[in-house]
Amino acid sequence: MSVPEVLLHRDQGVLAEAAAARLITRIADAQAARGTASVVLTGGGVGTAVLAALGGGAARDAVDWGRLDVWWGDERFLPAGDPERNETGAREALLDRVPLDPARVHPMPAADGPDGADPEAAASRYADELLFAAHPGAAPRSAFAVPSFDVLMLGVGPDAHVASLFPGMPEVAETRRPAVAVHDAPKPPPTRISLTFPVLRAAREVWVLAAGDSKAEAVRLGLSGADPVKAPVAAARGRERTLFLLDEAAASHLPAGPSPAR
Ligand SMILES: O=C1O[C@H](COP(=O)(O)O)[C@@H](O)[C@H](O)[C@H]1O
Repeated sequence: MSVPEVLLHRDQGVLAEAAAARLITRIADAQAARGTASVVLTGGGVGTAVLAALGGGAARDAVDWGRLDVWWGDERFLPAGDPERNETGAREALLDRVPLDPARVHPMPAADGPDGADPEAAASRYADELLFAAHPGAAPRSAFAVPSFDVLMLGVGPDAHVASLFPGMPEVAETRRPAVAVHDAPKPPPTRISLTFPVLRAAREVWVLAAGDSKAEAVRLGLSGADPVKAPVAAARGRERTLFLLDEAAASHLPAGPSPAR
């Protein structure tokens, strides 16, 4: 597992632009190397700002959007189109503005989707979709297998949650299922679906995105060997690379280091 690297930016605006530029490069590199690329999106303020920066910039034309798979790390279990769904924000910021192949866009099921208001069934459906993408044609649930995502982005909450894996909740320690239903989440809405750590950590690159004072302590915990049950962000690591993309405020509890990239 990779050792995290910290990349500092002046404020959330610069951070979003820099992460968007980096994402374009990673997608283009992966497409050049393997023909396709895959990214996992996060909800939240910075994650959506990165997508908006990407969608609003001319560099977006450097990507072959038809050869990109888009997944989500977590979702609020609400009806399709609900403004609180992470999917809704991502579509508005970017996905509706670029020529993606709809078959390669993999939103987590909505609460009015094929499984109705059953988040366990919805999480299981998403697990099957991951398995199929990893091994097309395999029998569902024949093995724990997930795609090797190129970039997986994670926002972080002030409580140090990532995706919908919250401190002290059992989903943090889940190792058998790639996607789970989450009930009674401390941040609304209470019912969610989340990828679990074995999947998050299977990504080639994991990028933790954080801006603002309220995230500073969570970021410190994420980089200081904290217990992941108490601070899930501490387990956010990629196989090849882990980046903590921060603004100065989010980095304010870290030991002093080099000047930020501006
Ligand atoms: O609820 C969620 O929160 C986190 C962090 O969001 P932020 O607005 O505080 O940056 C996000 O990463 C996650 O995807 C989302 O469901």
